[in-house]
Amino acid sequence: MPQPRSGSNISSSFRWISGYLMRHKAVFLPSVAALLITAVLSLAFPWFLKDLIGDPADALRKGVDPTTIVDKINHTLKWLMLALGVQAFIGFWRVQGFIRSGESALNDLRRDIFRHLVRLPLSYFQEQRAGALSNRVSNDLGVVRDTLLNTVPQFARQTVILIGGLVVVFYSSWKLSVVMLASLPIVILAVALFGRKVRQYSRDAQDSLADAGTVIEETVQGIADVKAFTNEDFESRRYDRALDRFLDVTLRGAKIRAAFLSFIIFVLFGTIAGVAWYGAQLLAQGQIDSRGFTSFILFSIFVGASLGSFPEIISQFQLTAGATDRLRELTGTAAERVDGSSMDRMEGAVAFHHVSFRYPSRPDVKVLDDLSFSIESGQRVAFVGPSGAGKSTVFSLLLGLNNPESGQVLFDGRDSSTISLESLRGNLAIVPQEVLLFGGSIRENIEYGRPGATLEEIHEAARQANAHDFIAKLPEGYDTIVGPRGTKLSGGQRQRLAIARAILADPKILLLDEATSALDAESERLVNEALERLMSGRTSLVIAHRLSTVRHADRILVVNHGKIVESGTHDELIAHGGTYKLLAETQLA
Ligand SMILES: Nc1ncnc2c1ncn2[C@@H]1O[C@H](COP(=O)(O)OP(=O)(O)OP(=O)(O)O)[C@@H](O)[C@H]1O
Repeated sequence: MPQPRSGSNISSSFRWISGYLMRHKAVFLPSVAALLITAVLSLAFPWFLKDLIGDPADALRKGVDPTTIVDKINHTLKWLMLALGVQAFIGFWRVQGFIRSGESALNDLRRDIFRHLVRLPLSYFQEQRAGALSNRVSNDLGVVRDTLLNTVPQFARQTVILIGGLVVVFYSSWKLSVVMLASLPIVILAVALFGRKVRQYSRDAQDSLADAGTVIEETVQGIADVKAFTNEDFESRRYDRALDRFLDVTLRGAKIRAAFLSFIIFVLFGTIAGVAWYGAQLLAQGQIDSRGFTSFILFSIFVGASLGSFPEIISQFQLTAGATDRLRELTGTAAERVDGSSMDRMEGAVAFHHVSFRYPSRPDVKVLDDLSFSIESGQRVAFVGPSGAGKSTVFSLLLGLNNPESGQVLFDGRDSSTISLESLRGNLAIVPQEVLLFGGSIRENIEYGRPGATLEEIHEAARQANAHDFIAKLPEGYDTIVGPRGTKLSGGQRQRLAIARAILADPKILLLDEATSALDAESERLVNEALERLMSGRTSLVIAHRLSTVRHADRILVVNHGKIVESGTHDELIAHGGTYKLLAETQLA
């Protein structure tokens, strides 16, 4: 897990978040004002309480008539109840206002992060563990949310109580105040000493909890494989280990946290006890009256409680600074390029011109090595080659998911880096080996090829893809929910949906990564027929795994170690007796 950068800075983190809050200032600023008012009003409680407790004692000592004292008590209670009522009323609006502006600001933040996330280059995702990124982002957003909705209001309230309380405390008796404040350096020292350790542990605990979350995510994503390999226990143990690590870090942190809290509580209450003892002496000597003494004790308790809450508040602020640092790092990572001119409809000619490429994560391996080929518009070309030869990498360069280290990828003779990614990808469609369907309906899944397509167009695409009949037979037809990742459909059905999606996209150039898994004869016939319709009239590049596909190709390019080693038709290459012949005999079904 990335740690917050050493320069993690609470104030810059809050400036960033306040930028989002200020978008909702019409609600946020009044809520802050209401918060400050309720914080000041919360001091009314000890204020009037001291009158209730202290005044009668002083009055009795001075021999005031009890009915006058009772009248005064009733009067004080009225004011106290009024202050509590106003505080409750404003508090009602304040809480709602804070939640409304805070959650709206958080939604803006979530939206911005997601928008940026989907625009990050593929390489960014390939460098992360599958679940780690989403877990990290949701954890960090959770911390920010906690802070905005709970810690910030608490901080404002406690600050007002601390300052207001101290003023009253000094006003009540400066002598007692000095005694009380003498304990302050000990508290500050303890906060400085323990605070850093506590923060480090809570950050580690958060990170290890996120790791445990990643295990859940990875397991759920690959649940079919987990079951197929009967690895339920293996995954449970993996999760157990992650939880054990979390508990271990948490418990180590808990020791320090517990010591810290006990120490603070002892010092705080010890101080109050000491001050009360000293105050009682001053009272006995007549140096202060009951009212002043009560006032001092009540406000000291408030000040003490408020002081005691600051270590937690500061540690939450530190966590937030770390979380926002990571979120800002993400939003600061360069997104995919948005330059290049648009190209509405390509002719469909594709070429690689001396292209070399390495994956940034494995700079020692040249995956494509001075690769050149050229495909005319409307041609059907099959790529064959051993596993790891670089075939899928060719596709990823065509899609602009990765960029060549040297050489050029050309569309209609134009360097792809001069074409905007949007129009580049708009002219291409891919039918992948593993079809990824979304949890929505069949209709939505086909529409994914061209968002906004009409129902009629979707039906037509499904017909062409030989999918309409099986869809129509489902009880809910096109509204059938396909289940997460399309698990409710057969392999052949999923492929036909992917074909329908590509037909709807109507690309000029088609990239087809043929499925390796065998289908039954009928399903295969339906898929092949659909593919024929899809490929006709388009430039088609096929990573081929079937003999029937290569036989129908205009040309076969044999890729090995990132180079084209042979090129020709099936018959020519068999006659040549080289790599292709070997592959055809061993790998093509
Ligand atoms: N994201 C990546 N990061 C680092 N290396 C990668 C990445 N993707 C692929 N490779 C490596 O690049 C090489 C070519 O992979 P590629 O997927 O293009 O091969 P392929 O010919 O499509 O293989 P297959 O037929 O098995 O799918 C392999 O050695 C692979 O390990």
